[in-house]
Amino acid sequence: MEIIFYHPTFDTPYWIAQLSKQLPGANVREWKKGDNQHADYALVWHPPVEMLQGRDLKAVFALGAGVDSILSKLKANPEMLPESIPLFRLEDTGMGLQMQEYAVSQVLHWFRRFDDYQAQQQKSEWQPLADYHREDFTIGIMGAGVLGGKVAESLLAWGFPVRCWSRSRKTLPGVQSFAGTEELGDFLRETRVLINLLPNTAETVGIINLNLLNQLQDNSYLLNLARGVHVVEEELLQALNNNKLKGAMLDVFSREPLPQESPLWQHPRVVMTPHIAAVTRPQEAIAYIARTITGLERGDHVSGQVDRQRGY
Ligand SMILES: NC(=O)C1=CN([C@@H]2O[C@H](COP(=O)(O)OP(=O)(O)OC[C@H]3O[C@@H](n4cnc5c(N)ncnc54)[C@H](OP(=O)(O)O)[C@@H]3O)[C@@H](O)[C@H]2O)C=CC1
Ligand SMILES: O=C(O)C(=O)CO
Repeated sequence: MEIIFYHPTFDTPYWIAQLSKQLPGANVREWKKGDNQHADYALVWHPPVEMLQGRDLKAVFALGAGVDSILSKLKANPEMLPESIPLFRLEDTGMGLQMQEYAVSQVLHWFRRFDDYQAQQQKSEWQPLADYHREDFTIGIMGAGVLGGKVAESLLAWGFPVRCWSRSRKTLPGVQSFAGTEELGDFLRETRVLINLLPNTAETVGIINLNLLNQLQDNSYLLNLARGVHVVEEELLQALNNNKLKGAMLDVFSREPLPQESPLWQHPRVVMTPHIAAVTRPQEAIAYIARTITGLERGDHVSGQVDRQRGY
């Protein structure tokens, strides 16, 4: 079995060594420009079109959870990957725990009013504030898939009321499920902390706009862990400045790195990280890919295949 690997920043020799170990009999090689030799599987992140185009592959694996970048490249170059070749993505592989850490730490930060105490400290002000109550701190998670489900579980464990919104109805124990555009308004109405874990698709671009933010509870918070294009950044600033939103924590931006001139950098109630909410953990990802390839070779049903029509 021949496997080609391409990632612009990963430690390629490590990946090749580990994949070879877990898939004995496979010949794993780094794809380099000009390599047109046969391959059965391709493991990729931001692949050059020529890496995939015209190949008789059994499957392609995206080396991350989101497949928006590869799908948008495919839109411009449909011949890069015919529909008959399945595209897989990473399901959790250690990202769920990272998302849980991120979400729990920030929700607790807001819930215990550490943002207010930080602002007071700037003014050398010693002033205990009234407690917030969990019943006024409903967490609403947009996107109840692999990562949204994990985040829901972790916040439930801290006693917060948790609800989720997705295309299809969910049955996550203890989580109130809302489904489809017709239930979005009801989902938002009680939400105090909105956490975004949607995929980037034609339907979700720009979904977090002023109209949506205005439907949240007053003094709400936004945690964007998914993609920058979900948020209309000027409208987010409006919602912060008119105090509909009390704070926002953003891991992702419509342009990355965030341009120096963006007002988000300096906003006193915005905190940010540089797209690190959950990164691909090589050990878990390699084990997952090896397991999936072994399953495919045996003809088993395996999970993780992207529905290209849905866009995730
Ligand atoms: N910041 C970071 O570091 C990282 C960000 N991400 C982002 O997180 C995203 C989510 O990952 P993951 O949980 O694995 O993805 P999944 O595909 O498992 O989950 C996606 C969820 O979104 C829901 N959804 C999709 N479209 C709509 C829509 N139009 N309306 C309502 N709900 C919708 C799906 O609904 P249904 O279940 O009904 O299909 C599903 O519940 C990734 O696409 C990626 O962009 C991922 C990793 C790291
Ligand atoms: O896996 C993804 O989709 C990511 O955004 C990794 O940071």
